Amino acid sequence: MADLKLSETRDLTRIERIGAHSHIRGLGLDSALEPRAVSEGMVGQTSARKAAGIILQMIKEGRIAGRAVLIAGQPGTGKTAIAMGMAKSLGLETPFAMISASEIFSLEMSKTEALMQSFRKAIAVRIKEETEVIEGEVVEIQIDRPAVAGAALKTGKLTMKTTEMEGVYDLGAKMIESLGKEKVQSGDVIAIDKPSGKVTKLGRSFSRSRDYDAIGPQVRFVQCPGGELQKRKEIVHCVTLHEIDVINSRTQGFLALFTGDTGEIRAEVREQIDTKVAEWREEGKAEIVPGVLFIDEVHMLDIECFSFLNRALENEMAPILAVATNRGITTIRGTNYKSPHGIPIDLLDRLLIITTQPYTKDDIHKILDIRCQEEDVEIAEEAKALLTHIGVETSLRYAIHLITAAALACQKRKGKVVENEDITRVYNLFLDVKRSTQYLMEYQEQYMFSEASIGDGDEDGTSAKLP
Ligand SMILES: Nc1ncnc2c1ncn2[C@@H]1O[C@H](COP(=O)(O)OP(=O)(O)OP(=O)(O)O)[C@@H](O)[C@H]1O
Repeated sequence: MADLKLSETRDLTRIERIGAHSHIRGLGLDSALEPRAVSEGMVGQTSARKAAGIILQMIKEGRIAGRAVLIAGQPGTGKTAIAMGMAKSLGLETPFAMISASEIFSLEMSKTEALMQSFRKAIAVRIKEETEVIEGEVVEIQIDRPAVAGAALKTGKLTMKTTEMEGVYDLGAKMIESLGKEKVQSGDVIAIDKPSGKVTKLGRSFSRSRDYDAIGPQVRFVQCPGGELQKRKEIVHCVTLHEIDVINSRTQGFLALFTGDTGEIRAEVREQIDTKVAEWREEGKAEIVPGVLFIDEVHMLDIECFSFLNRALENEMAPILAVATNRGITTIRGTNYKSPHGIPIDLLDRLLIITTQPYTKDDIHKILDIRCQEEDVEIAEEAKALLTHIGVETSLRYAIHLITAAALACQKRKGKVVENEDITRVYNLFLDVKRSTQYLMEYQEQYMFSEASIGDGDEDGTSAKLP
């Protein structure tokens, strides 16, 4: 473990999803952390957004570890939306890991291992490295052909310049190959990492912009660099502890990050990594960036997981933990005890609680308006009012779901703008929870194993109570 393997895998952890929350671009707060009425896709829910903003500030300052927040509220009141808003407001360098509690119950690894991996996905390490680079515009590449083919290794010369100086470097076979692979030609601005010999093409020099007729649209023009050809540069890698764990724990290394097939990581590997990272911190080579771990539907965790969380929050490298639930007073999984939100009191006591409130008609109207824009659906004012009414009477989620369906109905009748008739059509095609329950009540004898009173054991919390 003398050298930990690191790699730039940032792209893997930040995949933007298009879906229920794609319209959320932040928390919609101003610089004084006051919520704007409608901003960054966020509507209403002002006190919860403001509270989330304060938490965000704590995270950005980066010195607080092991705090936890609970976002509690009725179904569809924007708990996940607020968490997404927090994620979007954090810079790219602060990790945000998001899981739904039920995801940790898998056959491949224990629940606590899955939780541990999620925790470590939410902690990043910024590692600073100084390296020598040669950076400049290529003036000429000259490759000496050996007299007899294959008789000797290729050699050559590379002439590079900055705005102030010019230098000639001898090329060995390896460098010739790297330059060839990158298709480097004179007029390109390149950087060569001296220790590894890695060649990076930065673009084409502006001075050559008129030389070529056949320059494709992808060509990036850059200025010829100034100053010395050879420079010391500070390079910052930002990786999560989980990525370091995976890369160091298996023979297939980082490929496991693509497949998600990471398996269990041995405790010794983690210990060694933690020791190494602590060493780097002492030497000033690395910094810890605690991020956010968001666990949605947290009531799905069981008592073992809750005690794990209690302990994990005490670690000095713990991220900020945000959890959300729509449950009231209910049984803690794995016990016969009831507790608020299905969370044990000792953990609950550590949480700062943010509550979300049901939406007003006006809020629902604005959210539906934003969703129509997001889904690129043109809708008549009257139809939007009808959809808002449906949202108030049923649920915001149901109304949001009807948007695309109504747009398809509109397309089918060759219309351009969604009208009342399209909304009515899809309203009759797709039932909401209330109507579906009514139907069940009417025809329950014809269903199998039907019992008149549905218990409180439903897992998504959306079922309406029967009379
Ligand atoms: N304040 C808001 N501004 C804009 N969109 C919102 C807002 N609140 C909720 N939404 C949108 O409404 C839908 C439902 O909200 P969300 O999924 O966040 O609810 P939830 O409280 O997490 O519900 P559940 O308890 O059922 O998980 C989502 O598409 C979400 O993006």
